[in-house]
Amino acid sequence: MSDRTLDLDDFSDLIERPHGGLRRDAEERRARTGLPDQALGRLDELGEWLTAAQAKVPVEPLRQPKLVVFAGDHGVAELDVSTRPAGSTHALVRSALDGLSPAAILARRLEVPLRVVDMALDCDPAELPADVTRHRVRRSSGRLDTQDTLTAEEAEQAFRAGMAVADEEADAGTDVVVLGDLSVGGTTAAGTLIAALCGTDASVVTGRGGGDIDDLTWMRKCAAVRDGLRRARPVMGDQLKLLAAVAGADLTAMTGFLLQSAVRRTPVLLDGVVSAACALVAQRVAFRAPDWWVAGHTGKEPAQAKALDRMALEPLLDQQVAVGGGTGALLALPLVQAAAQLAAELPVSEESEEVDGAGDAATEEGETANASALDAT
Ligand SMILES: Cc1cc2ncn([C@H]3O[C@H](COP(=O)(O)O)[C@@H](O)[C@H]3O)c2cc1C
Ligand SMILES: O=C(O)c1cccnc1
Repeated sequence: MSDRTLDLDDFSDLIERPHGGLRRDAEERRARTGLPDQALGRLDELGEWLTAAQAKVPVEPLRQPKLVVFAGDHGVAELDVSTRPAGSTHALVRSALDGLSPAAILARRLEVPLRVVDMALDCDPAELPADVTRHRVRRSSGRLDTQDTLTAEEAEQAFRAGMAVADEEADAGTDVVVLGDLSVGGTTAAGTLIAALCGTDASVVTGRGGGDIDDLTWMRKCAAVRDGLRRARPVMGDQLKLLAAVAGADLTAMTGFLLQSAVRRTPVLLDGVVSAACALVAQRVAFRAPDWWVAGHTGKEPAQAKALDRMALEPLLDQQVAVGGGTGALLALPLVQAAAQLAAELPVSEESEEVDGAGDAATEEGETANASALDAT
């Protein structure tokens, strides 16, 4: 859709479900490992999901994960709703790229490359590290409580930038994306989107963000969400307008990224409340899109659980991490990789016909040229 005007309705046709027929082949292959049904717990479900996403039986092990982080400042941070000063996200970006942030340390350990995309940082672009992807649409997004965070043109530009990054990652062979945010004030924007789409109040979705904010700060944050909600509700039926009204450039780009990644069949691991909020907007655009995502962890923001619940996504871990940047999702990445590895490499018996109860293959002894997984142990 790149040359035409952006029509979000196109995504419902462009996004397929992961391949249902193949899922059956995957189950059949799984049965022939000889391991009892569900013996691998959620890894069984994840393995089937990855198989369906790749449309390959057996699935390929995940070799090219990428941590993609959208970064931007939020005007709402001027209201003192974060422990960090307004306009200071560039410092988080630097710390991530210097390998010092929690997410960067985990990414290094897991050998996952990091890509940071500047959507609306409040700093001189020349001061940014050279390896930042530059898609800045403005210097800091507007204050969501009193004004649109983006013009219609900026929203479209940000959304398309997110789509372009998704295309680049798919073309480069990235086989799973870990999606994070660096966004001082971003949990206020995320809470506003989630409250609007779930029809709840500010107080229900507002948490303590990327730091343990005090009660007065929490009340200011709640008031900002309440005011943002008044501005969001009238435009809820038009997701691009909704994003322009309250999301800011980084969250708008993340929404475009999620949808285009689903079009390109790239599985994505969601991180905290910010990626969950974007996923929820994306679900409104294309109801099949959440089939392409897995929730990495439960963080501390109450809005995150609401959003994931709406999408029927059950987080893999509950670590109560509240630093964003992809940290929680990276913790879950080894589970997803383990699922792929097991689904790809567990030996199977050659018997392939009529295995109609999972686990029955183990009892069809004798004609196994390859050792089944049970035999091998
Ligand atoms: C060490 C540390 C590193 C971080 N990197 C990102 N955030 C996180 O905090 C911000 C969102 O929270 P709020 O809406 O309250 O401003 C984002 O920059 C997010 O990535 C961090 C937080 C901490 C403590
Ligand atoms: O859940 C998140 O995405 C989150 C939480 C705290 C700080 N930054 C992000």
